[in-house]
Amino acid sequence: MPSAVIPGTGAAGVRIVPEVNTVAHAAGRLCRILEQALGAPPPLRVRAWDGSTAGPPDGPAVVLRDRRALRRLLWRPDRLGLARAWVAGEIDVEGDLYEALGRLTGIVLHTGKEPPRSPAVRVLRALEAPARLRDPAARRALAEAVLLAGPGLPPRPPREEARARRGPLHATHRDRAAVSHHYDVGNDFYELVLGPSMVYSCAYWEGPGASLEDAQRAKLDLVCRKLGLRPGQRLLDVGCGWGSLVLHAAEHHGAEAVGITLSAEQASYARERVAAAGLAHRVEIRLQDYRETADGPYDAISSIGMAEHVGSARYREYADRLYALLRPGGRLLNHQIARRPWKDESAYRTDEFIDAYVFPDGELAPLGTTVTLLEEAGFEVRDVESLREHYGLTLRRWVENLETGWSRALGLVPPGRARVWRLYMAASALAFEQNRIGVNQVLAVRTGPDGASGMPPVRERWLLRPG
Ligand SMILES: C[S@@+](CC[C@H](N)C(=O)[O-])C[C@H]1O[C@@H](n2cnc3c(N)ncnc32)[C@H](O)[C@@H]1O
Repeated sequence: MPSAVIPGTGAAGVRIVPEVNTVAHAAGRLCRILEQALGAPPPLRVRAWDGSTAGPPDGPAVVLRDRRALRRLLWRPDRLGLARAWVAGEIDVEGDLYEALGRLTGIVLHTGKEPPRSPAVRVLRALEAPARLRDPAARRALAEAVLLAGPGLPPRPPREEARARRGPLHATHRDRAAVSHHYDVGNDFYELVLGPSMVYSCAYWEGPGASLEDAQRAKLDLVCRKLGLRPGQRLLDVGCGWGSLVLHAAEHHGAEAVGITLSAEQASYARERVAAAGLAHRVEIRLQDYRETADGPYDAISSIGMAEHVGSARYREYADRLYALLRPGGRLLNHQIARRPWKDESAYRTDEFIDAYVFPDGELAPLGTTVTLLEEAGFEVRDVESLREHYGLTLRRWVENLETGWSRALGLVPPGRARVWRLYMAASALAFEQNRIGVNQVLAVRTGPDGASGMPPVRERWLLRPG
């Protein structure tokens, strides 16, 4: 008699012995099995490789292209299992990806130990929940699913998954490897997604007709103005990406700028841009970790979309280092994605998909934690501006660029990588729009020994455009 073990969180998993007569008619049944296991129709259309369908007739559809997807999900009934099937191309979405993700929010966008919110989550959880398995219909359905999935282990994870990480979390060499995983994937691919501005952080949308390039230029300028940059001042841009901010600061505000990055591809691209702009005498790009930067004092420091890589264990060191690098009266602009605080912070877990495929070892902190740590380092926090809606708009443009250039993208990176970027950017757009994450510019000052901040007394004055 065939039998299968569904791996569970419990010590032994749950052994299911299916009835033999369900096996003979298994073809074309996956979606009915899914409905039985859910106890309800799925929240969006599902179509399986065996020709079966379930769920509402309209709207986007989740397509299970391959039996291997089922095997992955049965072995790994969580977001990582889903992510692997997605990256491998075994699961796809037809139609509007945002709408599909919205309907699947419970599965695709939630992590941690919150209670299940959607029927779709229930089926995944059911695989591990003995209570659900006491329902005979669900038991039968799951047993059939196990048979349909076929024997053997799930396929190996797609090669885009970050390999096992060596060394202590946020050790310098480990951070280099993590940064390389995300950023050293080809500058051509980033050009396709980000467009000519080559800025990989939230833009600033000042008007309805603005292009992505306009909005990124506006963001770079906003940062320079908040920092109060004047000709001849020294700016350090921590995590400079492809060099867009240091170039803007030198060109439009007369700054002497140093940009540091851990990505070799970014550094060489940024150096080429600097040389092409004729600014090599005023802009220096270094392949350097923030922990290795020791040539202060700087008049101003920007850190835009970089602190998400720092990690809570190292954040004090990061804040202390930036403080030490600034002159008294100098300003810091820390632009960083924030997650919402959890009532029980110990229950918080990083999203498995993001950790495995997108930003290995990346960590989001609540805004309050960031502000407190900056204050503890000695900074006076002067201003916090949320740009949450701006990030939703920015991400949608990046997704649009990728979708429009899809066939070109497939010539630049393997399909799995393009699929990772499409999913993570669309899911992140929704997360910002639905206020599950935010992004903030925190302006802070290292005050002088007498406590002077050097800041104009009213906000409008320090946002004035130069000239
Ligand atoms: C999301 S990108 C942002 C790039 C740029 N600021 C922008 O807005 O386009 C994050 C940057 O942080 C850099 N980074 C991450 N960890 C770093 C570290 N430990 N030291 C220096 N740079 C780091 C990466 O190399 C990358 O350039």
